[in-house]
Amino acid sequence: MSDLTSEAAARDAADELRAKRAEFVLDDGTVYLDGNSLGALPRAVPARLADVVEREWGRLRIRSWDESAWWTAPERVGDRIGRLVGAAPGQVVAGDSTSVNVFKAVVAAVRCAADGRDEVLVDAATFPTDGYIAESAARMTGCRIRAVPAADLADAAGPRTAVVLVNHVDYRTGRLHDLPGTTAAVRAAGARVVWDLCHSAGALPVELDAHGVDFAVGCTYKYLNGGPGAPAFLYVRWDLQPRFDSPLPGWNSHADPFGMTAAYRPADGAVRGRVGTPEILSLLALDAALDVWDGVDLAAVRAKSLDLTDFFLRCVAAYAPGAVTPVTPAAHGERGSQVSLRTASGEGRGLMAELVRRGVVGDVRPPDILRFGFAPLYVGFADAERAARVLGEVVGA
Ligand SMILES: Cc1ncc(COP(=O)(O)O)c(C=O)c1O
Ligand SMILES: Nc1c(O)cccc1C(=O)C[C@H](N)C(=O)O
Repeated sequence: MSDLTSEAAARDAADELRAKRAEFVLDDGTVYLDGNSLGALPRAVPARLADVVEREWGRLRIRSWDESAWWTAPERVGDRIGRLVGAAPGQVVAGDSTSVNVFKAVVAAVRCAADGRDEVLVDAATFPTDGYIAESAARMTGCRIRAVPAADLADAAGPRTAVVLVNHVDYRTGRLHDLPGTTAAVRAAGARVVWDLCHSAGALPVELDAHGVDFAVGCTYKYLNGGPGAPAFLYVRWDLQPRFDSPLPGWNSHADPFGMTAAYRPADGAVRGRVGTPEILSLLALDAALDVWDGVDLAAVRAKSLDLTDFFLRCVAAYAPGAVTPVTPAAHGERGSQVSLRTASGEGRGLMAELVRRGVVGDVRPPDILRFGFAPLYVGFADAERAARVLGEVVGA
């Protein structure tokens, strides 16, 4: 056994989250490092989903909106997500996609900005959908849009800025941006901030309330394991809710949806972020998936994530020297829960295809970034060691 193999075994044996892995459906022949794109399936989901389909839908039918509490599921599931992102109950609603929630949040933020604020700032390296939606939202609200590197957004926010849209963790590099500092600076400049938590929710403690974040959005199919196309979420800080003027005021956000009145009157609270009928099957699959988080301390998740990614980086340096360069920061304060490696050859797809063929599943962001996501609830140190060893074999180091 190599030193790294025995170190991995010792670390796995000492891992306090070790038992969580058994709560997921995983094929032990495969190292799954793509949970930053699609989280693994929690074991409890299929039976719960079968019950929702067969009993709640099949037998109770329309009665389930009340008797199975379908109608209030977006807020109930939202509160469960809230615990994982540091939001007190009543501020998070689950539903729609991240793209749609970006739209709601950015337009609503512009609508509650003071007169004369007509600038939308967007993280220059943003995941594309946020940039596309922000550009459209800016056009619709008469704002101009400016792309600024995430690290410079705090300084860039000024008297004309209405809203800043920024990713908490960069999807390509795995860089963690400064949420407390950027939020404080944007708010001090009199603007609002919208954080995209797609790559941080369930990966590290976020603490939205503690840092005074205005709005946040995120998906639930990555580290929250909600399943493909699982509903996203929207956080609107409690004191902004009375001013949250949704650009998509569907009937589910009405104060009296079954009054069916012609005039729109927004509901109070997080419900105001809803639009149309909730996607009950995927919402309740997500609800069941969130059970794996019961009793889990996000600080322990973060500690393991950093240990895992540190260890993986050491293994990569040992097994594949010179073949790849980490683009994920070494500093813990600047790292999410993924490791991105730039290939020396400039080629990514072929390399990743070979890794996948050999049982190591990551993904590629073209042309030359190999991404490896470390979901601390089910990835272990032996996985990290094996992934790096196979990478070394593939690059012929
Ligand atoms: C940072 C970020 N924002 C948004 C999205 C996608 O949004 P949607 O759920 O609308 O597809 C992703 C991933 O797909 C993402 O990584
Ligand atoms: N949402 C995805 C999908 O529907 C298909 C494939 C991948 C995704 C992703 O989530 C990609 C991911 N946001 C990324 O960081 O690149």
